[in-house]
Amino acid sequence: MLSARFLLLRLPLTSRSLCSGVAAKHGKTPTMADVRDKLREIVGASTNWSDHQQAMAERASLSSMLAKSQSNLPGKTMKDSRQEVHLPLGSEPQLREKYLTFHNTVRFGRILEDLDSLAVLISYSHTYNPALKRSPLSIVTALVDKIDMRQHIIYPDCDIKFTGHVSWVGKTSIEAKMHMSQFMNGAYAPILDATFVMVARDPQNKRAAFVNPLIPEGPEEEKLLQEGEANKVRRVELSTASLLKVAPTDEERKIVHSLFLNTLDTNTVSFRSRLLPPNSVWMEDAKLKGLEICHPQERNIFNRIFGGFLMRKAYELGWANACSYAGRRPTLVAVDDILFQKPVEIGSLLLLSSQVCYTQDQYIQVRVHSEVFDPLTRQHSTTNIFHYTFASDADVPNIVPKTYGESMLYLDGKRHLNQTVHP
Ligand SMILES: CCCCCCCCCC(=O)SCCNC(=O)CCNC(=O)[C@H](O)C(C)(C)COP(=O)(O)OP(=O)(O)OC[C@H]1O[C@@H](n2cnc3c(N)ncnc32)[C@H](O)[C@@H]1OP(=O)(O)O
Repeated sequence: MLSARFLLLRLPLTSRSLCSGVAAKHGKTPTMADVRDKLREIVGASTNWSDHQQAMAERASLSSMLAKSQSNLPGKTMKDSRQEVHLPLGSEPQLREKYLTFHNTVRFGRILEDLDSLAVLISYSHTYNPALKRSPLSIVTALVDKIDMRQHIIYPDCDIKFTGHVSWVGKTSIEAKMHMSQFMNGAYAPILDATFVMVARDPQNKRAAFVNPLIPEGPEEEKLLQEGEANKVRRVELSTASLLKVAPTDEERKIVHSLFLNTLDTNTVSFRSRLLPPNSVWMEDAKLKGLEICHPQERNIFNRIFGGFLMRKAYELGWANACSYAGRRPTLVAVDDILFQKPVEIGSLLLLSSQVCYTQDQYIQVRVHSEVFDPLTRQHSTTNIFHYTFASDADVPNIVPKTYGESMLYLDGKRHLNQTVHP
C-alpha cells in the first residue's frame, strides 16, 4: 500500500496553474479520433464486427493494385507524410477521463496507442496514391525502436500535440519519427520523441509490399535519412548479437560469474547451495503475469489485435511489476525495441509475463513477453517482446539471477538499460 504522505509527494503540481487558458485554438487540426476514422476510411475497415469478413474479401481484391517494384512508385518527400494531431485534454474534460490515472497523471498506455495510430497514418500518407479510392497496403507495426522521455510527468488537463513524418524507407519498411509536446505556461514543451518501424504488406497481410522511395529535401532531411540508414544497420547488428543466438561477451561472462560467486554459500562449498546477498531479490520473485482475452472491440483496421492495445496492456503490467518491486510509484524513462513478431488474432488467449530483469541504482529494467495460447492444441507462440525502463525516486534492491537463462535475461536487460539511460 502506498502511504498518503508518499502519494502527496508524488502528485504532480496542480497543472491547472501551468496550463491555464489552455483552450488552445486548434481550428481544424485533426484529433486522435479523426486519425482513427481516417485510417478506417483509407483501408475500408468494417465498423461492425459482423461485417468484417465482407470487408476483408473486398480488400483481397485490391491485390492487383500493388506495385510490382519500388521503382514503379513515385518518390515522396518528408512533407508528404507530415502530420499534426491534437489531443485536447485541456479543453475536453470528457476525453480526459479516458487518459486519467488515479494519481492525476496521463495513462502512458493510452499515449502508446495514439503513437501507434499516428505512425500508421504517417505511413499511409507517405504511400498515398490519389488514383486509388482505398489503399491496397496493410501497414503494420513491426518495431517500436525507441521512445525517449524528455519530461516524466504528463499533465491530464493540458492539451497535447503530436507531430511526425516518415524519416527513412527501405523497400517495404518505413521509419516514422514522432514528437509529442504539451501546452504549458503559454507554449508547447517537448514530452517525448518516438521512432517506429512500420512494414507494408499485401491487402491480406500475407507478403511484403513495396513502398514509395523517399526524397530528402535539404541538409536536415539528408541527415535524418542517414540516421535512418544507421538505425537499420544498428538493428541488424543488435539482432545478430542477440543472446538468444550468440554467447555473451567476455566482460558479460565475468559479470555472470561474479553474480554466481556472490550467491554461493561459503560454508557448504557446494555449487547447489545458493544464498541471496543482502538488499537483493531473486529474479524468480520479480515476475507479474496477466491474461487478456482478445475481444473484437480491440481489433485494428485489419481485424487483428491493435498493436497499441498490446503495448498498453504490456506497459501497465510492466509498470505494476516495477511499482511492486520498488515499493513506490516509478516513472517511465524509456521504451525501446518493442518487437511485433506475429499478429494476434481476435479470440486469442494472450498470456503476458513481465519480469524485472536488471536493476541499477534507481533504475528498473522490465521485460514483458507475450504469447498466444491455443487451448485446443495446447501450443504457445510468442507474439511480442516489450522493454521498458523505469526510474524510482530512491535506489532499488539488486535483482539476482539464479539460472543460466535468467543470467541471459539479466545481461539483455543491462544492454537495454545502457542503451536507454547511458547511450
Ligand atoms: C480501429 C482503429 C485502430 C487504428 C490503428 C491501426 C493500427 C494498425 C497497426 C497495428 O495495429 S499492426 C498490429 C501489430 N503488429 C503486428 O501484428 C505485426 C506482427 N508481425 C508481423 O506480421 C511480421 O513480423 C512483420 C510483417 C512485421 C515482418 O514479417 P517478416 O519478418 O516476414 O518480414 P520480411 O522478412 O518479409 O521483411 C519485410 C520488411 O520488414 C522489415 N522488418 C521485419 N522485421 C523487422 C524488425 N523487427 N525491425 C525492423 N524492420 C523489420 C524488413 O527489413 C523488411 O523491410 P525492407 O523490405 O524495407 O528491407
